Amino acid sequence: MNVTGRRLNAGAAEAGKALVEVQGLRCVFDLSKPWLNRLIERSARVSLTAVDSVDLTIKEGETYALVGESGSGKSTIARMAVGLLKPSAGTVVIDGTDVWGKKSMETERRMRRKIQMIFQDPFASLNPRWRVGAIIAEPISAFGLIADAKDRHARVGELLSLVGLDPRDGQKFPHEFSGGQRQRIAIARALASEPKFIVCDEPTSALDVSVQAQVLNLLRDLQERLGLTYLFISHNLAVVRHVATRVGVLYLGRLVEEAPARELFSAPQHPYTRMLLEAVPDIAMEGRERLAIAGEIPNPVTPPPGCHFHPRCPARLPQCDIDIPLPKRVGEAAVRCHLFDPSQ
Ligand SMILES: Nc1ncnc2c1ncn2[C@@H]1O[C@H](COP(=O)(O)OP(=O)(O)OP(=O)(O)O)[C@@H](O)[C@H]1O
Repeated sequence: MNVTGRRLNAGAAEAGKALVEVQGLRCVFDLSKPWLNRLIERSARVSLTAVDSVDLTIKEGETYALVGESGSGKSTIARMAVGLLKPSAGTVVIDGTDVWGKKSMETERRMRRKIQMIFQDPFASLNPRWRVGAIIAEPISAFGLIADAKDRHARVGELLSLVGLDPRDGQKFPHEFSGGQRQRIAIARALASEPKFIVCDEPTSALDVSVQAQVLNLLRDLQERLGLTYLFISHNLAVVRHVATRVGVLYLGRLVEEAPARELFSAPQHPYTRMLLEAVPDIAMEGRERLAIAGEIPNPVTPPPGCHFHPRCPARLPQCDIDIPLPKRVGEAAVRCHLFDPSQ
C-alpha cells in the first residue's frame, strides 16, 4: 500500500461512524464426552473458552486486523461476526442490526447482504462444477438484486472487470484459473451482494508471495472505490502492517492490546505484542529492548489463571498469575497488562 492511500484510509476511518460493534463476545466449546461415557468413566465435563469477553469497534472504511498465534480465536470471532457461529454470550451489531438478535426475515436478508466473507482457500470456497459466471451471479439472484438474466450477465462481467479479470472469464470453470485469479473470483462473488462489511480470513496465506501483494492491493483499491470496511484476519504481521488501520492482538481468546496500526507497530505495549513483532525480521525494534520470551502457547482447555500470558512473560509481577488485567485506555489504544502504566 502506498503511503498516500494509507493516509486517505486512516482519515476516512477517523471520520467514519462505528459500523461493527462487538461487546462481551464469548465462545465456549463443549468438548465433553456423551453423558453415558462420562457416567461410566466418572469423568467431568470439559470445555474450551475460545473467545473471552472481547469488545471491539470497527469504523466505516477501516481495516481492523486481528492478529495472534494459531488457536488464539481469530477465526472464531470472524465466524460469530458474520453469523456463522452463535456466541455463548455477547453481541455483534452491524450497521445497527444485532446479528444474533430476533428480527424479521426481511431485516435478516438485508443484513446478510451487507456482510460477506473471503476465505483462505479460494478453491475450496468455489463450487468446481459451476461456471465462474454462475458462481458470481448466485448471490445476485439469491438476494433478488437483478431479475433480468441479460442485466445479471452484464453485472457479472462488470464484477469480473472490477477484480481485474476478463468479463469473458465467466464462461470458464474455477480449475482453469491460478490461485490468485481464483481469489479474485471469490472477491467478485463477495462483492456481488453489494456488501458494506467484508471479513477477510487469511485471504492471501494460500497464495505465492508474488501474488499476495497483488491481491492485497486489489482489496485496498476496492475499499477506496466502494467504501468497504474490512475485518482482516492474519497471523502474518508484515501483511497486517501493509493493510491495517487498526490492530487487535489476541492471546488465548482475550484481546490483550488494541491500537491504531501505526502506533502498535511503532510502540507495542503488551509483552506479547512485542514478542509477535520480534518474530518478524523486517520490523525494526530500534530503541526497544528485545524481550527474550520463550515457551509454547498453553493448552486452551486449562489456560493459566490471571493473565493467560504470565508463564511466558519475563517481566511478570506477583499479581499476574492471580488477577485478570482489565483494559487500560490511552487515547485510541487499550492494553490489558498489569505492567502497563497509562500515565507514562
Ligand atoms: N468447532 C470447534 N470445536 C472445538 N474447539 C474449537 C472449534 N473451533 C475452534 N476451536 C478451538 O478454539 C480455539 C480458537 O480457534 P480459532 O480457529 O478461532 O483460532 P485461530 O486464531 O483462528 O487459529 P488459526 O490461525 O490456526 O486459524 C482453538 O483452541 C481451537 O482448537
